[in-house]
Amino acid sequence: MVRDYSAFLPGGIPRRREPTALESLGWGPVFARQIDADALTATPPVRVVAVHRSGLQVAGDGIDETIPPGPEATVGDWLLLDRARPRSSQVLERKSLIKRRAPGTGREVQLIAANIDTVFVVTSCNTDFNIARLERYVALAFDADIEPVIVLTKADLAKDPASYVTAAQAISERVLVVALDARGEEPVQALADWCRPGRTVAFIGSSGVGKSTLTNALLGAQAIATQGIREDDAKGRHTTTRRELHATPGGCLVLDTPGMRELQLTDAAEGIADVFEDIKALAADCRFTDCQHETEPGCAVRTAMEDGSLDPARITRWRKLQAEDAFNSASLAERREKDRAFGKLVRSAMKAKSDRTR
Ligand SMILES: Nc1nc2c(ncn2[C@@H]2O[C@H](COP(=O)(O)OP(=O)(O)OP(=O)(O)O)[C@@H](O)[C@H]2O)c(=O)[nH]1
Ligand SMILES: [Zn+2]
Repeated sequence: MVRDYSAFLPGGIPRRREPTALESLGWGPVFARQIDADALTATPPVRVVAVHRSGLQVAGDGIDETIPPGPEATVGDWLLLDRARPRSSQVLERKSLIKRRAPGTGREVQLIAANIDTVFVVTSCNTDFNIARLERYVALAFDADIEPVIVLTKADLAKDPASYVTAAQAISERVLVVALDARGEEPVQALADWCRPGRTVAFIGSSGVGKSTLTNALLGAQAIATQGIREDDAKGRHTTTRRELHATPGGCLVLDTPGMRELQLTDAAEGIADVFEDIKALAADCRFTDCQHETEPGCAVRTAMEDGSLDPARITRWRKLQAEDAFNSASLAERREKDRAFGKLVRSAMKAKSDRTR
């Protein structure tokens, strides 16, 4: 058989066409499928590239403007821009959505970012490394329908970076782990598989693990612009206040949002189940289908713990994560119920009023 290797020779690869303005912003078939040609002209698609207090900064084909807050949208969202009534612009169905429990006691759900393809879960090869936190972030990514990749920074400072990689790899078979020095050129090479043109990536992790360093590494020369927007908070610390998408020289979009630092799970049961699918697989062999893996006879999970094939600490972390999620989600459900009841009350009061005035 004669093989044609010409595509592998210099000049043999057909030049890919340049991406369109929308493709450069991450546009693709998932979104195109949602609209017809008429809608495309009447209400051009725009991506929310930044969220400011004054509104949403949107970009599209020849469009770059700020529209007033109104659409239930977050950074990364695609809108069909209604020029006459920008507040009523339609939000296109998302590929993925990161949400969290809002800080404070209200337990509202806050939209953090939409249409992210890969989330880099960042921690360092030092005391920041915490399996429970990594599991939480991975669960969050799974639940949001985003591919997580664990990035271990400060490998250059660690005596034994490989031990961190091994520990991180044990979280889930479905997650790749990369250890690197976030400074310099290394991230561009090490993360190239995920940072492809038209893809959107984000970094998540605690303060000081190197998220800004990684972002700047990917952005290259444009990094200066992002560094300028650091402000002092009330306590005099430097905090990241930006919340926007930046394009890398290679055409990948990088999201930078302070909301990605600490995330409480809410409504993330499926994501948790995905991370702990090893436990689920074991539980399928328990004698009782509703086994709590505590004192029940014929418990396969306990057997695995006893013979050393399952780390008991992993079970504890799984339970804690489930409890946290259940607590946050239950409150949310109660809240929705209350809202419904209140809406009903208002409607019946209005009806009573209109009946009286008739
Ligand atoms: N030696 C070494 N230093 C690193 C590495 N990654 C980050 N640093 C340093 O760690 C410090 C914190 O890094 P940042 O990138 O600001 O961390 P961050 O995650 O963005 O922090 P916040 O903005 O507070 O969330 C900086 O001084 C970096 O230069 C690394 O891989 N190796
Ligand atoms: Zn059991």
